[in-house]
Amino acid sequence: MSAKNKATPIWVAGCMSGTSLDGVDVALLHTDGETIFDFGDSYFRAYSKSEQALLRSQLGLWAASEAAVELIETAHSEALSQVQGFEMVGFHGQTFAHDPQGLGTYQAGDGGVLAQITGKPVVWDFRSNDVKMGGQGAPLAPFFHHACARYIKATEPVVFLNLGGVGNLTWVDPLIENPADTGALLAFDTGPANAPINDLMQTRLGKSYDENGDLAATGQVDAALLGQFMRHSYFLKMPPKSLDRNDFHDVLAQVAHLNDADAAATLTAMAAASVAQGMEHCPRPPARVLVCGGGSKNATLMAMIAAGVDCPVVPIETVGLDGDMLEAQAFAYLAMRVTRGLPTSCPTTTGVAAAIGGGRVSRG
Ligand SMILES: Nc1ncnc2c1ncn2[C@@H]1O[C@H](COP(=O)(O)OP(=O)(O)OP(=O)(O)O)[C@@H](O)[C@H]1O
Ligand SMILES: CC(=O)N[C@H]1[C@@H]2OC[C@@H](O2)[C@@H](O)[C@@H]1O[C@H](C)C(=O)O
Repeated sequence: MSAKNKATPIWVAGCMSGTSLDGVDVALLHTDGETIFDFGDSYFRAYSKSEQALLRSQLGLWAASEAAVELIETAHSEALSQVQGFEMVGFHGQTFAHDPQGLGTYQAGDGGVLAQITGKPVVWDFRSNDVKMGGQGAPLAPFFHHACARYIKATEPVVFLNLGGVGNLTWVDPLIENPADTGALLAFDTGPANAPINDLMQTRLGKSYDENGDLAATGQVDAALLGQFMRHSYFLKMPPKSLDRNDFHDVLAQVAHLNDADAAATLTAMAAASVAQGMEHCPRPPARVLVCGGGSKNATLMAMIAAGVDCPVVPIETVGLDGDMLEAQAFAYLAMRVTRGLPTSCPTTTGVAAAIGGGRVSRG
């Protein structure tokens, strides 16, 4: 990247409330928007069961209720109050609906309100400009993944695999200095990851998720259903491509006749098979797959993914990064890029015609 437009690194607090609806992650990052200089404190503010139910009731809506928006803003300000020493905030908000080729993309929560509460500049609304310019608006973490690959001094292509509610994969060539340059990145959503498993656990057992994949480990995968799932048109699309949390919601109906363990095993196998299929798009084989997001703690899912991929699949902690906070850190990094007018997406990450930035800045 050009040396002529250098900036002084600052501490930025990135906030993410992801599609699994488990809570708000806040993480501090010391960055100039190009290089990661240091990682700082982080905090997780969980949503209570009733808060989760409120958020769940808003999925698919293009205008969330006042109560839901207030919950998102309050939860974020509570989370931010637990970390100190930041000069700016990157606020993703809560995605309730995502239809980039149709109605657009909707992240609830007003950055202006958070700016008032924190007294700091808040960068927010990261996705809508990309969608407006013809992109998918997601995934946006890939530019940060590129910075992470350089931070860990990777010398060979590497894949970052996020297993959140939805799965997303970024292939990075760390030897290309500028993430927006041709050949540096390829990124896309792989398919459903934890969302259907969580929904199954919630509706059948009143639990938030399948701890460690223990239930799935005791079940049998329904091979016919898995085969049917992999014939979904999403898997025929070439990347970049992105998903709404509930795009694959019908898989729950498909496993309705299976017992709990077989249903969990089959949904877990679907998540793993989507990753294996996604890996076929890698421009060159990566040296390894670094897994982040809560799904990295699901041993059954991790084993199924490893069985379907030709290179080592390891938790991102193996290289010293924090898989629980990577997305929050990503929005700290992207916030800094926004304030510097640097791009946050490019044709190979969101399908936008040319590398562009986005985001809005609200001042406290
Ligand atoms: N110990 C565990 N065992 C199994 N699964 C787990 C465990 N811990 C977390 N998870 C899963 O990971 C999910 C949280 O993942 P994460 O925080 O990465 O998602 P997110 O950021 O909300 O989603 P997205 O990346 O799609 O926005 C939980 O809802 C659960 O499904
Ligand atoms: C529209 C939206 O919020 N998408 C999320 C979701 O969660 C995972 C996957 O789907 C990814 O595309 C994205 O989040 C990450 C942080 C991203 O933009 O990189």
